[in-house]
Amino acid sequence: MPTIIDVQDVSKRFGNVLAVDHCSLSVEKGSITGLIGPNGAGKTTLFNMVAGAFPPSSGRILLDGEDVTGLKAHELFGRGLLRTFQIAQDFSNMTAIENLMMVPAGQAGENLFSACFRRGAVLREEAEVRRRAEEVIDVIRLEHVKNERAGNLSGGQKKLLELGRVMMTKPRVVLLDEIAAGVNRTLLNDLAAVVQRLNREEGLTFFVIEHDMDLIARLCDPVIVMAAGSVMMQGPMSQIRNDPEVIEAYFGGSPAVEAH
Ligand SMILES: Nc1ncnc2c1ncn2[C@@H]1O[C@H](COP(=O)(O)OP(=O)(O)OP(=O)(O)O)[C@@H](O)[C@H]1O
Repeated sequence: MPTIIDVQDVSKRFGNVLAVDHCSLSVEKGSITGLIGPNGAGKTTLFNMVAGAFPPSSGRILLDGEDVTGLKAHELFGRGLLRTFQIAQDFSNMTAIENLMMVPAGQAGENLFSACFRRGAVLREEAEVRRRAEEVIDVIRLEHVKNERAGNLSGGQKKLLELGRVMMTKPRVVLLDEIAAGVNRTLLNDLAAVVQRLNREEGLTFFVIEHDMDLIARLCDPVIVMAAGSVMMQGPMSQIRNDPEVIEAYFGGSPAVEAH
């Protein structure tokens, strides 16, 4: 399968800590790829660079074959890469359904000129957006709270709403931070099902940081293991779970990151 994210020899230094150390990895189009590793392994730092939060100290990041190293999050969004779960504070006063309706990229109403000169088209598009939002709210199983303020939803419901926003924007690749954190089992099953559905039915690629190994085993193939800032191993979870080196990295008490 072709590669969609290609991390080439990327490093990130914070003072004397080498958080990511000449790391190379790739994510295949159409996969749900997991990223695991002990605390301090460099997963979040790597994600931050891929998502455009800050640039690497060295190395290159390609998106669909194009060099996107150092591009900002909004520029990457324009190229179809989106990171979640980080619900925007600004939207917490809006209802769940309004949150979905805010999202569509290229919505004609966003453009002042088209708003003035193509009012009919804008209205048609708004109706289309509402129709899609109603469809999405059903898929993410938040129909019963669609008129609640997003700020009042539970942690798991907020994550479902975020996935709904993903469905509205139709990106090509989604970076997910910790699906399971703070989410009860029932909602977690819903979340996993929505991720799988988006992957299978809409062809979205997911790159997922997760500490819940059962969830990783259920959702992700392949799984990439990071330790001390670079990739230690990659493969299906069944293989990774039993690998002595991986077990040692998690439980062996070896220092996760060495200052260089
Ligand atoms: N902004 C920063 N300034 C200084 N050091 C940092 C910064 N961000 C991360 N680090 C250090 O870089 C190393 C890697 O951290 P990172 O958060 O990427 O690991 P992680 O694998 O995501 O860990 P966890 O699973 O605990 O979230 C750690 O030693 C961390 O203390």
